[in-house]
Amino acid sequence: MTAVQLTSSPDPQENLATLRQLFADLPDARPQLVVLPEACLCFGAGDKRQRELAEVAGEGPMQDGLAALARDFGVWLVAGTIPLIEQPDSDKFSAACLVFNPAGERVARYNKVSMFDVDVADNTRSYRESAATSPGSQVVTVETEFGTLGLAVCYDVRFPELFRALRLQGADILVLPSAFTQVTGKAHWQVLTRARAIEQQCILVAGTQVGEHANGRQTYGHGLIIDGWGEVKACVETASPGLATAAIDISALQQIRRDIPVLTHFSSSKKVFHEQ
Ligand SMILES: O=C(O)CNC(=O)[C@H](CS)NC(=O)CCC(=O)C(=O)O
Repeated sequence: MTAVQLTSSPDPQENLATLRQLFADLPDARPQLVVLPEACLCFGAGDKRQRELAEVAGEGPMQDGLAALARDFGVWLVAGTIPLIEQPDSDKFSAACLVFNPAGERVARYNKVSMFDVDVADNTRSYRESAATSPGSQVVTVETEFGTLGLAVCYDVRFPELFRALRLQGADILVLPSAFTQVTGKAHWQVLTRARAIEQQCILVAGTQVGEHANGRQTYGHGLIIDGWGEVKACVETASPGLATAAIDISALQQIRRDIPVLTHFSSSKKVFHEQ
């Protein structure tokens, strides 16, 4: 498994070229899961630019470029997020996380649910994601030959309810394309990602944005892979593009889930909460 860290620019073709260079260092093992960051092909250009670049599902140079990467390198690609529109004249776009199989076929789409309408004490100060993005409302899992993926994006990590829904829907590996702010990341990133892995007894793989972007935004990085026991198995420690890779034994999840049967206990405790 591989988490990819980027300092994405506003130019999709430039970012695709960077990805192609980084992928030369992917581990040889196949199947291989590769998770890109949020806004992987266009970051820091503003909402208007993102809307201009936005593609209708199934066609366009960003989707073609991502499909080609999956196919050329023979990997399962969780393609961070890109802006997708429902119709050519739509006002708002979805922050869509697409999953491509090693043949380059698109097998799933998750639209980011949790909108980052948040004030942060950094140089941006006020993030209003919902101004240009329409939120999704579906819980999306994807079956692969190495386990079931559960899809979530960045700010979603603060909502454990979504992750419980993913686990109940069969997730083994939580994938989390992200672009955490430097300020909130420093304080919360590792605790939140480890907590989601521990409480859902799933592996978690998070691709990340890092460094300073075209609009001066600063992202936290620390792309990482966490096992189902909550241990960080790999993390990009540098504030530059790179890969975090780890070979993780999925079968270890079964033992953890048998030993600490939180889902079984959840079904009985849930009844109590509802009666209150
Ligand atoms: O805007 C773009 O181009 C790409 N999208 C993002 O960067 C998103 C929405 S602004 N960022 C987050 O969700 C940060 C969450 C976060 O930092 C936290 O929960 O603390």
